Amino acid sequence: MLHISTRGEAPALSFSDALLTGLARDGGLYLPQSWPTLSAEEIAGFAGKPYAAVAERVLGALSDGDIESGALSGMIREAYAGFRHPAVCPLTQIGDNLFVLELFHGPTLAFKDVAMQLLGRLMDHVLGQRGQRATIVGATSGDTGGAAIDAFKGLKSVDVFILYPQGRVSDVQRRQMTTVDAPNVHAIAVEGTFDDCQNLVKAMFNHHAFRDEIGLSGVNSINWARIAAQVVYYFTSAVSLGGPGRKVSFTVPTGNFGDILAGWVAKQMGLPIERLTIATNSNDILARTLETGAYEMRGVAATTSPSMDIQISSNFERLLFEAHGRDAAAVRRLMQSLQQSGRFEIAAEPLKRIRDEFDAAAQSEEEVAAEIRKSWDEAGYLLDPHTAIGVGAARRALKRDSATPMIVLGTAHPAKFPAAVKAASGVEPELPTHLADLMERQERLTLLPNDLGKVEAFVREHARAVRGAAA
Ligand SMILES: Cc1ncc(COP(=O)(O)O)c(C=O)c1O
Ligand SMILES: N[C@@H](CCOP(=O)(O)O)C(=O)O
Repeated sequence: MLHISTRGEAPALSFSDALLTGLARDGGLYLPQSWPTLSAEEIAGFAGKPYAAVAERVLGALSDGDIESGALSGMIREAYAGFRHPAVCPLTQIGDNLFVLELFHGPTLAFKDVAMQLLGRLMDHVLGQRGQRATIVGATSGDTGGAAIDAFKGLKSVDVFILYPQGRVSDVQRRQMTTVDAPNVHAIAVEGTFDDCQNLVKAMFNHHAFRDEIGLSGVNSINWARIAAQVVYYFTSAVSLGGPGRKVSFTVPTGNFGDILAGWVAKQMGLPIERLTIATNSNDILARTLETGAYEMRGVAATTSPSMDIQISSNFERLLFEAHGRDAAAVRRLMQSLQQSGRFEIAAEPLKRIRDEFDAAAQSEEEVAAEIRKSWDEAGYLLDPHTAIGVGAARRALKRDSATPMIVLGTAHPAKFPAAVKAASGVEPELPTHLADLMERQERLTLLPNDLGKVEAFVREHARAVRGAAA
C-alpha cells in the first residue's frame, strides 16, 4: 500500500519510505492511500490478548507487509517489554462510565513513549537494511523530545536534534532531554514558543538542499508511523470495555492533533467509536474552529499543561484532507491562507463532516486545577494537568450521553508536572525509581535564537561531527 501527501504534489511512498521521510516534499503529511479494515470478529478476538499481539495485527495491517512480519513482531515485543505495567496501557475506572487509559508507563512517563519506543527500532531497522544514516530534527513542547531522546540515544544510525521552547517546559521535561549523556543526541533550547520550534522543523524539511544534505528525518507526529503506532491503544481499550459489540467514546487532551487523529483512524479501520472529543487548554484554537468554522491563530499562552500550548495543530491538516474528500488542492488553499493571514475558513460541508464525528471543549486553568482536586478527593486518583483537561471535558460529554463508556487518554504521569499537581491537590507526586535522581543529573544543552540559519548551521556542524566519530 502506498502513502500519499495531503497536498498532492509529492511522490507516493511505501510505509518504510514514509517512515524515513517524515514531512512530504510538498510540505504535506503522508497517510495511506486507503484504510485497511479489520472485521468485527477479528476485533472481538483481541479480547484478553497481550498488547503486543494486538499491535502486531493492527500495525501489520497498516504497514501492509512492508516490514517483514517476523522483524515487526520482534521490534514490537522489545518496544513494550520495558513498560512498567504488564498491560502496557492499562485502563482505570475513576467514575460512572468514566475511564482513564494510562499511556504513561513507558520510560519518559508520557504517551509519546508508546509510539517512540517502536519508532526508534523501526527506523534503525530500515536504515540498517539500506546501509543509510539519518538526521532527526524534532520540535517538542515537552514530551516528544524526551521520548525521542530516550528511544534514539546511542543509536549509530541516527543523530537527534530536539528543539524545545526555552522556559516553557517543566523542569522534569527539560531534564529528561538535557541529562542524557549520548553523543548522538542534542537538546536545543530555542528563544520562542513550540510553534516557532515546529515552524523551524518544517522550514528545514522545506529547504530541500539542506534536507538532502543531512538526510533529514522527523519523529514528530507529522511522521505517519507515529500516528500508526498510536492507533493500537484505541483497539485494546475499546475491546476491554466490550467493543466492538459495545460502542465507546474517547476524550483526548489535544495539541498537535496526532493522538486524537489516531482514534479517528481506528474508527476507519472498523472500531465502533461513538464520539471523539477534542479537549484543549486555554490555547483553544481547535475548540473555536469546531464552533465557528474559522481556524484563527492568536498568541499562545503559557499554561500548567505546557505540552498542549500549541496554535499550529499539524495533524488537523490530515483531517481537513479527509473532510474535503481527499481534495489536495483544497488543503493547499487552506494552508496557503494560514501561512499568509494566520487563518482559514472551513466550508459548510467539510465542517459538518468534522462535527459529525468530533466534539470539542476547552478548559480554563481554574477548571484544570479543580479537576485535579476533584479526582483526587473523590476517586483517590492523581491526574496530571493534561489528563485533567481530558477528564474535565469528558465529564461535560457524559452529561450529554451518560450511557456510552467514556475513555480519557491519560497522556502523562503526574510526576512530570509536580508543581501544578501539588498546587491543585496538595499531593506531591513522586518520580518512579529510574528517574529518582533526575534533578541531580548534569545538564547539557545549547541555547539558540529562533533563526533558521543558526539552527541549520548547528545541526549541520554537529551531525557531521557525530558521523565522523561513528565512522
Ligand atoms: C502530555 C500530553 N498531552 C497531550 C498532548 C497533545 O497530544 P497531540 O499533540 O497528539 O494532540 C501532548 C503533546 O503532544 C502531551 O505531551
Ligand atoms: N505535545 C508535543 C508536541 C509535539 O507533538 P508531536 O506529537 O507532533 O510530536 C510534545 O510534547 O512535544
